[in-house]
Amino acid sequence: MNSNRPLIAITMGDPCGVGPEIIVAALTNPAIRAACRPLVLGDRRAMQRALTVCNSELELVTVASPSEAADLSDNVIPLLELSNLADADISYGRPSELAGDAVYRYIRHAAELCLTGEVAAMATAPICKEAMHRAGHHYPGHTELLAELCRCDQFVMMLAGDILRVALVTIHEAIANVPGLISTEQVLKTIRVTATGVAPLCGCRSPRIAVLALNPHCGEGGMFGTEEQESIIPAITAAKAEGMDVSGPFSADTFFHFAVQEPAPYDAVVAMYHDQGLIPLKMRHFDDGINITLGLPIIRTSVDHGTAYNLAGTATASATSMKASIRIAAKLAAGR
Ligand SMILES: NC(=O)C1=CN([C@@H]2O[C@H](COP(=O)(O)OP(=O)(O)OC[C@H]3O[C@@H](n4cnc5c(N)ncnc54)[C@H](O)[C@@H]3O)[C@@H](O)[C@H]2O)C=CC1
Ligand SMILES: NCC(=O)COP(=O)(O)O
Repeated sequence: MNSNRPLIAITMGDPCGVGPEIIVAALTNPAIRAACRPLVLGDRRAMQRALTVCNSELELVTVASPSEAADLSDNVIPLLELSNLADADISYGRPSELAGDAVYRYIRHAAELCLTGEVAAMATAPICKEAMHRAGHHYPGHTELLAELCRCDQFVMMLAGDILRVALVTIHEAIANVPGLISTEQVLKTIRVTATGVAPLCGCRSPRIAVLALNPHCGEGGMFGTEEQESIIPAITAAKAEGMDVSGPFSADTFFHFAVQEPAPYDAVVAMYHDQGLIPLKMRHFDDGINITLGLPIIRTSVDHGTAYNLAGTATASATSMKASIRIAAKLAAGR
């Protein structure tokens, strides 16, 4: 049975946040163990503390390579130790530069294992982007770092639950910069990558994609902005000409009321900026949603939330998103 379950690299995330404890909670779940063989990339001190915080009976076993994780029992957490952080670097709620550097190494190593095929997929626990930045790794998040490591420029961030799936044209951008980044090329790229990437998630060959407007009332004929006429409609027209099932642009204010009806009218929604898409997504799917990077040559899923410093060390953070991201990484890996 063991050999049939995909080996999934799970990056520990920021040791000062809830990452280690939601990993412990997820790996305590029999359904997660039945779906995959886990390999945690992280730090022994932080993971051991998480076991204590969670009052867990699981045992932490250090492995030297992914293959050593393959035959371990489901009562252990296999750990590839990539840092040796001191107590001062893992204080709950206080981001540290050394932790920021360690987190970068967990992600990079997991991506390398995916690229060489030593693991089938990676699922990531939340990081503190500020700490990674302070350590000299200047990436807005996992997404851009992984795209660079995979030498991929056709990537898209999508957050997904079973009803709503939202892909973003712009990701971590100051709101003032967003209009200038909405081009026909960017919108069309997002539609294309979303259509291809969402198919294995929704189980359909020709996903139904809805595209949102940027401006109120789709720009009201140009009165409230021209991005719809100049960029978004031309991108939709081009995507249709390529044979994709695309509709829009839709005014974002009313769209989600209809999009969350069941059965779901769309398989994915293309939103123009972070909060336009992620507020409704998290209203509906905060607990069970995941983040998935589409377009990469590797499988990468993640939790849909951040480090939750206010909950770190309390064992009260929900592990549902962590479980969902591991489960879906395993499902996608099995599908490949
Ligand atoms: N995938 C990742 O690595 C992500 C990292 N972040 C990072 O996390 C840090 C904090 O970001 P925030 O905007 O404060 O978002 P956050 O998601 O950490 O916290 C927002 C609110 O949600 C709650 N929350 C978060 N996760 C929860 C869980 N599992 N169970 C119950 N409640 C939970 C928190 O307690 C807080 O009240 C930032 O540095 C941000 O960049 C944010 C989102 C994703
Ligand atoms: N808001 C989503 C988020 O911050 C996740 O970013 P990433 O680290 O997955 O790139």
